[in-house]
Amino acid sequence: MRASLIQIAVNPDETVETRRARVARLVREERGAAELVVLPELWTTGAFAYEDFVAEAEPLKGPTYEAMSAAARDAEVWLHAGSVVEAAGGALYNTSLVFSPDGELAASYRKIHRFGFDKGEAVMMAAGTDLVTVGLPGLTAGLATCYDLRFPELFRGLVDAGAQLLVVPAGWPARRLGHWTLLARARAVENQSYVLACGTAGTHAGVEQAGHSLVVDPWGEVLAEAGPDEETLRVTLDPAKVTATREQFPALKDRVL
Ligand SMILES: O=C(O)CCC(=O)C(=O)O
Repeated sequence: MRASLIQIAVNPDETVETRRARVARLVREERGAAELVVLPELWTTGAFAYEDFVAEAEPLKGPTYEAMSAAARDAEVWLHAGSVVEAAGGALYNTSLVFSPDGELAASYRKIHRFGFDKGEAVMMAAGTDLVTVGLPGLTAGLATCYDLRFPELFRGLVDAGAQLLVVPAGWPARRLGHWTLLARARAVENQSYVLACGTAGTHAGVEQAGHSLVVDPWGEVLAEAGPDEETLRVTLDPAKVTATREQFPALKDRVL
């Protein structure tokens, strides 16, 4: 399966509407080049633009849903459209959306671990409760978002639910870049799964973003890594590599707890 990760630059000099249209064009450009396209966390507002969360919140089927559904259909790709600030039942959620190539919503995932300790997302957003997997061509994907990367038990749950590919949209800060690459590789190695970790570039709300989106194979090798700026990574994922890794080095079978 060919996959493209589009590392979007999120800067305050671009409006959300302009960025939404620009990202939809970037997705359409992957037509014929990929079966799966992945976008980062909260690329509309920026993951740290807390002051914009209420104003930019959308119902699940809001403007980002509509634009990304149409882009997936036009590009004929599975689209992990990153996440949006979802308004539902009087609460906000950091919700990821996955579309099938006919533009239908195949899965949505509300981020379980909210970032910010006693401020920002951690206090403004409600936590998701459900682990989510989705069947893609040849591989089952498990969904996680940004700060979730620090919680290995979530990923074990996804593997138990059948995941072979872990998709992690993020808005990870540059000052913790070392943790980002280390944790992405660790999640791949310990779960013998592909990891597609797609972050943002640019600087918003005064927080420089790490960029450095990366794709890690089930043996922990980095297949592709972006630089700090906006960039599209293109890789080919082989489902047989997951099976072979798990058969030849069956550590997952030795779990005791
Ligand atoms: O865990 C981190 O260092 C960054 C997490 C984060 O930025 C987020 O979840 O939005």
